[in-house]
Amino acid sequence: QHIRRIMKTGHLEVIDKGINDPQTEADRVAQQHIIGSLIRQYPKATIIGEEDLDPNDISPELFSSDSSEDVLKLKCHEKIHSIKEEDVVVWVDPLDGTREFAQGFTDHVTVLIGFAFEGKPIAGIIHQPYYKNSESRLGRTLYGIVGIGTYGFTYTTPPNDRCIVISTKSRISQVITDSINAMKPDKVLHVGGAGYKTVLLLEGAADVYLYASKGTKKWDTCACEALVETIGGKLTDVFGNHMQYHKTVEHINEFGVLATMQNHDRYVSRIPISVRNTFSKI
Ligand SMILES: Nc1ncnc2c1ncn2[C@@H]1O[C@H](COP(=O)(O)O)[C@@H](OP(=O)(O)O)[C@H]1O
Ligand SMILES: [Mg+2]
Repeated sequence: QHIRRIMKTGHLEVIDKGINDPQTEADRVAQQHIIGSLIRQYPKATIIGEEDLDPNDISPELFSSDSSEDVLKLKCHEKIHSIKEEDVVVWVDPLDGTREFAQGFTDHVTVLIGFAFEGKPIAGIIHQPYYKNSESRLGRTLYGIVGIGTYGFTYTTPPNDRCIVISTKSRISQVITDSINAMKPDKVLHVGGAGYKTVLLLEGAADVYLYASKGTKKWDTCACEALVETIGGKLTDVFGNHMQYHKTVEHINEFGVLATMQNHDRYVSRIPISVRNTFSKI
């Protein structure tokens, strides 16, 4: 609701955090709303957000203590129940696809909240504030808990012999193009944001999410990995290794992103040596 409200004002107040890495007023307000509200309810959890903001410096109207009846009704198994609040790490991307948002591609915008325990994603939320772009409905929320299920969308297995690759819209380079071509794609889609790429994978509109470059961060991938893995897919780096989500981990994903719903190893093996060699890893 804050993202849509700020977009409507037409004053995005964009700041450059680095090359190709903008931050808008909507990123700032959405993060304060999410983290401020979570910290109040779960003070012992570790909560890490993309934007460098003081969570204590929040105006009271940004707090929310609402909870979802539907989520509270879900039956969790003992392993999840026994997790202590202080052992949970929450990775928050208040507005994924910021560049596309600032350019008016609002379909590409998502809000990502990933929950990790012992370094692994255990639950994830991907919210699309502009889903179907209706004025009356405030988007849609896809969420999942590993070992329990996914909600808010329906996954249908795509044809096994099809290869639609989805990759970055704003950060195309020779290495990105070479790696995509190596997947032998029938079609290539370029969209913004890790969240939106994952949504297209979850809906069966794409088969391989590939970004063969460092640059995404743990808040881009934690929620995405939780949802993908809950329905039997995989989200790893381009070498096929899982990212870690401990509170002390490096924020950056050094070795790119490769996510699929099926045939993951096949796609890992197609990454060419020339692309592998661009990463500082043997
Ligand atoms: N080289 C880079 N520098 C900064 N951020 C990068 C990056 N490569 C990827 N990202 C981040 O990864 C997310 C997905 O990128 P892309 O759309 O290009 O696939 C974006 O998240 P945000 O939009 O939340 O900043 C983007 O910032
Ligand atoms: Mg992001």
